[in-house]
Amino acid sequence: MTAVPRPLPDLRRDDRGLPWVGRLFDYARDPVGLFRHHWEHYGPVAPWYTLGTTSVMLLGPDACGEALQNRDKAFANGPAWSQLVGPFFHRGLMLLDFDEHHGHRRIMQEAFTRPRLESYTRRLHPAIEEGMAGWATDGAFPSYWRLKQLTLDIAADLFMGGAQDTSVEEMDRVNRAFIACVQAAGGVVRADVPFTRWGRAYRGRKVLEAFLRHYLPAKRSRPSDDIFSVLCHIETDEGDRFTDDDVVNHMIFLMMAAHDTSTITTSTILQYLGQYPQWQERCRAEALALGPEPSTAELEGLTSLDLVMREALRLRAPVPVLVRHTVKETVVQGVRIPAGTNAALGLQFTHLMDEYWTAPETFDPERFSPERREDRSHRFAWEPFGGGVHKCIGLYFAGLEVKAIMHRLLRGYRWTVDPAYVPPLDNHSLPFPKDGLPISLVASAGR
Ligand code: HEM
Repeated sequence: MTAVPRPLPDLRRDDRGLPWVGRLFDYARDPVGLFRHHWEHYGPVAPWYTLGTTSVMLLGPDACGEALQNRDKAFANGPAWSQLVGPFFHRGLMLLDFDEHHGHRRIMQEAFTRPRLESYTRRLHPAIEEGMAGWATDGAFPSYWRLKQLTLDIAADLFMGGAQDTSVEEMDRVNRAFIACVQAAGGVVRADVPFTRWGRAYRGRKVLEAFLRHYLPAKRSRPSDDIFSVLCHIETDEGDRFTDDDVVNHMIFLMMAAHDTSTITTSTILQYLGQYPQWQERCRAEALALGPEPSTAELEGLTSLDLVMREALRLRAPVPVLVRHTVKETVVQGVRIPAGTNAALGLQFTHLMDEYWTAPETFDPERFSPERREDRSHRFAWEPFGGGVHKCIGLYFAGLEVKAIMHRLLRGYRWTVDPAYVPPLDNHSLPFPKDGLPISLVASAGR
């Protein structure tokens, strides 16, 4: 006999928050605290009120896992993410659904095969070396902002293949346009209004489209090993390829997906290695054992750095919440969710649950070691890259980029961070340290 699904619990008056915005400001202040409160009061499928509607929070690995697996195809990405990130990432892979998503994902998979990853790795090293060349090491080093610039520089080379016709000033304008699109998610005014985050993002999207369309004919005519050119030329065994519009839409989304996430991960690693010098030394010893431009396989073999990266992704998931929208009624953990409901999947909350992790707030990379494997406490206990059909297509690339940056930093520099330092996070869109995550960075002797 199957149990009759329960209705969504009623939202208590105290939990409604402010008119229309609901508890959005509480989320911005302390997302995990808000999610924990709802978990304790309502369980894994909790109501919450925000931006004028009652949505659900899916909390814990069982509820998140059900939505990610999406067996009855009730959860859609496009209508959920486009409400949050706005129209600026129009028709990016993450915003497509069902058969259309499947078709595009099969083509894009060709851009992330092993031989492609190896050729991206070869391009990564000189781009990183050039990006770090001007790093001054006197005084407090705002690591987050420097890494953000570095990952933008890397993207200009690896994604664009350089932009030969574009002046430095114009490239600056493109970078600003791109950042405006990324920051739109946190906008309260959700329309094309001047001087608002959304207003800037509308103009930003136009700048990016014009920029990419300018280079498209050249990319189509001459294959090269940057991602822009790769997207122009890949096809499936059945001969399916991307149209010009697809290439532009996917490029804008890919650069966004690759940029802030890798920056957040690398800066989190810098913070913890600065606070835990024994781990910094352990990672440095492995980096020094390799040459200056390690291969894909050698980067993958940096085992201590790999443990640290996993722990950084657990403690500060660059995408702390995923969103979905139900296109039909469904049941999660025995609770009925009506069609037309927005859902927030609390990945970061799961990463900090006592039920699945020992001392979850503590930096302890060994929890991922073969002897402990705490991430196996539940299939969906550790999901910084999501799961199911939308699982991050760039996760191996991300690992290589982060490790290649860290490899060079560990060989060339030493740094410290006050053990008591806690970064003040801005949680309006992806979580970033508002103070730029200052570290004391010094160049190693003889680098
Ligand atoms: C540490 C870095 C990264 C993290 C934490 C991360 C996280 C995620 C997550 C959680 C999703 C799932 C979204 C959902 O289910 O709604 C996702 C999707 C995606 N990511 Fe990443 N990402 C990272 C780096 C990258 C990089 C470097 C690229 C590209 C080079 C990339 C490209 C994508 C794409 C295209 C999707 C959409 C996949 C689909 O819908 O089929 N990501 N990412």
